[in-house]
Parts: sequence; C-alpha cells; structure tokens
Amino acid sequence: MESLNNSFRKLPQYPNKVIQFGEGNFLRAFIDWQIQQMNKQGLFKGGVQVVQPLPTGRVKELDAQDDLYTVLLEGILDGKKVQSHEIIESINGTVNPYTEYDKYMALAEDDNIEVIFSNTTEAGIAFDENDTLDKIKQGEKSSYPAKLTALLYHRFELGKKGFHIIPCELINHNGDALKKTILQYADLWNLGEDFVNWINNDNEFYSTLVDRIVPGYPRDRAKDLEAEWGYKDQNMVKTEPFLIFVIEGNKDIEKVLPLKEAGINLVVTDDMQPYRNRKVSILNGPHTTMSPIGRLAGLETVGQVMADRDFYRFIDDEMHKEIIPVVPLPKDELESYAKGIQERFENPYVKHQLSALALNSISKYRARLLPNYKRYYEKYGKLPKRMTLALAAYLWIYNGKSEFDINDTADIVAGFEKIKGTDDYIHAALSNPDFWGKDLTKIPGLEDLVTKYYNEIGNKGTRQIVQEINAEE
Ligand SMILES: NC(=O)c1ccc[n+]([C@@H]2O[C@H](COP(=O)([O-])OP(=O)(O)OC[C@H]3O[C@@H](n4cnc5c(N)ncnc54)[C@H](O)[C@@H]3O)[C@@H](O)[C@H]2O)c1
Ligand SMILES: O=P(O)(O)OC[C@@H](O)[C@@H](O)[C@H](O)[C@H](O)CO
Repeated sequence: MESLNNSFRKLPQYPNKVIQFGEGNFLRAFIDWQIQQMNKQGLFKGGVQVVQPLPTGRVKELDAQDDLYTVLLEGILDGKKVQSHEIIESINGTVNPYTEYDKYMALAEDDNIEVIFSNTTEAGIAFDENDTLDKIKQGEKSSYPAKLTALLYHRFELGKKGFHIIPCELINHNGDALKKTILQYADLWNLGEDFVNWINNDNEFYSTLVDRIVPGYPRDRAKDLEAEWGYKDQNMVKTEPFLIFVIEGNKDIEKVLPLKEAGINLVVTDDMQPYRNRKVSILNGPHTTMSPIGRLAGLETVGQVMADRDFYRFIDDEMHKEIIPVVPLPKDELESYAKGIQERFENPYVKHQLSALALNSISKYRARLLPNYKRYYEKYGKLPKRMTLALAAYLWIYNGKSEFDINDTADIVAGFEKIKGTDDYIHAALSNPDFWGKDLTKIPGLEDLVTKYYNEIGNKGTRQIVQEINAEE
C-alpha cells in the first residue's frame, strides 16, 4: 500500500498565505482543517507553511507524505452521528528553523503571507533572556516568541507590511501575552524604537479561545482505517466534529479569514472573556470534578462516567445546580452550551482518560472550579457539595491514599511532600495559599465538610457518597 503523496491532491496548490508555528495534532485538526474547508469552497485560496517550534518534531514525517494527512471526524453533533474522513491539503510545506535558517527567513520576504497562527502548548509563549538573534541563526534552541521576533525583525527591515498574529495557546489573553514577549525581546536585543512602532502599528495581535477535543492518532484502529482507505497515513488525526473558534479583535479579520462564510463556528468579538468563562466552567470544571471521584470508584474514561447512572446524575447536577446558576452569563446560553458538552462527553468514539485529565490537578481545581465555588457560597450562603467532594478526593489522592501517581508541578509536589501523612494534613493543605491562591479554611464550614468527605472516602468510597448526594436534592 502506498503512503499519501501529491498524487492524492484534488485542490490547486494555492500560494502561501499562512505561517503556522506548531505541527501538533490540535493545529492540524483545527486550523488546517478549517483552511481546507475555506479552500474547498474557493473562499481563501491560500496554503500554510508549518514551522516546527522545537528542535525535534514531526515535520519530517509530514514531508514524507508531501504534507498530506487525513482528519477523521467522529462524534455526535446536534444529536446526529458524524463519522467521516478527509485528506487535508492545506499545508504547502514545512520549515525546521533550527536547520533551515535561510528558508525560515524567506517566509518574512513572502508578500502573500498575511496570517500567523500558533499553538506551542501553554509552555510555548515564554521569554528566555539567554536567547539571541545570533543563536537563532546558528540553529540553537530558542523560544517560540524569540524565533517569531527574529522573523518579524527581518520583515520590518525589508519595509514590508505586518501580519495578523493569532495565537491559539490555551492561556488567557494569549495575543497580549505573545505581543508583550515580542516587545521584551525587542528591548533585550536593542532592536530600536522604529521596530517597536512597527510591531505596535503594522501588526494586529488577537487573543483567542479554541475549543475542539482532538484525541490525535487513532492507534488502536489505524491499520484498519488504512486498509479501508487504501493508503498509508502515519499522520492521521482524529477529532470530534464540534469546534468553536473565538477571536477577540478587529472584525476585519472575518474578511481576511472567511471562515464564517465557509460555515465554520467562528465568533469575532471585542471581549472573549465570557466565552472563556463558559468553557472553563462548564467543560473543564466537570472534567476536573469527575477525574478524582470517578477514578476512585474504578472508572477510567469520561465516557464511562457519562454511561454510569450515579455519576451521570452527579455531574449533571453539578453543571445545572452548582455551576450554571453562578456563572455570570445569560442562563439560556449556558444551558445550550451544557447540552452540547454532555453530547461531547458521551462521544462513543473518544476514549478520554480520566488519568489524562489529572495532570496538574491542583492548578486546574484552582482555575476551573474555585471561582464558581466562591460565587456559589456568596450567592447561597452554603457550600457546593459536589465541588467539595472533588476537593476532598484530590486531598485523598495527594496524601498518597490511592494507587494513582501524582502528576503535578515540582512546587506543588514539594508542598504536599512536606505535609503528607501528618495529623494536621487536611488543615495544612487547605490553608496553603500556594495551592489555592488563598487560605480555603477561611470559607466557613469548608474544612469540616472536606474532612467529613475525606473520612467517608476511606470508609465507604466515592460511589456511595455520590449516591447519597444524588438522593439529597
Ligand atoms: N488535543 C486537544 O483536545 C486540545 C484541545 C484544545 C487545546 N489543546 C491544547 O493544544 C496544545 C497542543 O496540543 P496537541 O494535541 O496539538 O499536542 P501535540 O503534542 O500534538 O503538539 C504539541 C505542539 O507544541 C509544540 N511544543 C510543545 N512544547 C513546546 C514548547 N515548550 N515551546 C514551543 N513549542 C512547544 C510541539 O513542537 C508541537 O508542535 C496543548 O497545550 C493542549 O492543551 C488541545
Ligand atoms: O488539556 P487539559 O489537560 O488542560 O484539560 C483537559 C480537558 O479539559 C481539555 O483538554 C478539553 O478537552 C479541551 O480543552 C477541549 O477544547
């Protein structure tokens, strides 16, 4: 069987219009998939040059297939089953900036290129004072913003127009963060006031919120899929059909990227914060609750939680009784988003591991549940039981009471090591502002309820507690 190659292309090879930092699963199933939808309808007529942000990566594998790969859409959308696949032809070529410096700089010289996308994970938008222009030229390791600054500086020196710069990293105000880091490099490297003015006036930075669950390479079924499709594809990527792309900034971006016209769920707004709050509260919040409670009851995936009568009810109640009433957004919008989330959690084609959700649990609890916990207490003068049980379950796991590994940042792990196994463990954990941003024992009744649930986890297990909470209201 032959691998994907140029003979599989059906669309014309369009000129480069986009630079994309990152060759990961998410961008290929999100940005490049959307560009394919525009190109198929003759709305964009542009291709992508993919820049590999780290010295090691997947651009060689992409090139081995002439940059073609398959996106597999599987899930339920608006109550209907979706199962389809498509060869994505959006990528024109790739650049490894560590070994192809001149080719990388040539991207700055291309007048057709208007847009820069990136997703370099939450760790990617970073400043390193040891980065220099010379190191980048020599192919030494440097941060993504350092490499981008080098590219922008070359473009500026050529007297060319700037770009629309649209980062997709899942950090709040990602556009502002990227711009700030570029300006830090401009200062560190003494690139001059004119360059700073060009960054500020000739380039448009956008903040975004991206949402699509992309499990990636379908390892368990890849061979069968290849046999069915009649070609080999080491870069296939599986995604759910749902997506939302929220861009904060100038509406003109809709003309540059006619995504709406292509039927894509794009929202251009002057304030993306409500969309972020909605997603973090209703999608990531219940993920953060179900992970410890479900795992302690022997469940392994989000799908299993949703298929389990006790746990489905518990998560449904958390969404509708503890979260939605306190998120400061219109209730009907939240309810309709929550309906979609349940469909997405129940996706029979996605096996989303509860253990994968557990990475960096403490900061996730703090960012995804605690704000609504506080709002709930302020609004009702009582404690949200389901979120409290999740907190007790995390304390149980972080005290080494389960067989689960702790995957958290070094400072959190060290903080728990100091108090693990002590008589005062629960109080010490809850009162440490390094974990939660504040002393949680100051919330009246919280310590008592966490202690009650913590002890019950040992005595009767999370399933029985879940059943009891379900029966209460
Ligand atoms: N997969 C999903 O369902 C999903 C959904 C929404 C958002 N996200 C987020 O998107 C990001 C990427 O996910 P993915 O599934 O594409 O992962 P992936 O492992 O397939 O790709 C990761 C990409 O990030 C780059 N990268 C990693 N660390 C970096 C660093 N320190 N500096 C610069 N670049 C770096 C890699 O080179 C690669 O291009 C993650 O942060 C994830 O939280 C993922
Ligand atoms: O990727 P994480 O570990 O930050 O969070 C786990 C999930 O909540 C997350 O991946 C969602 O599935 C994703 O944010 C959907 O867009």
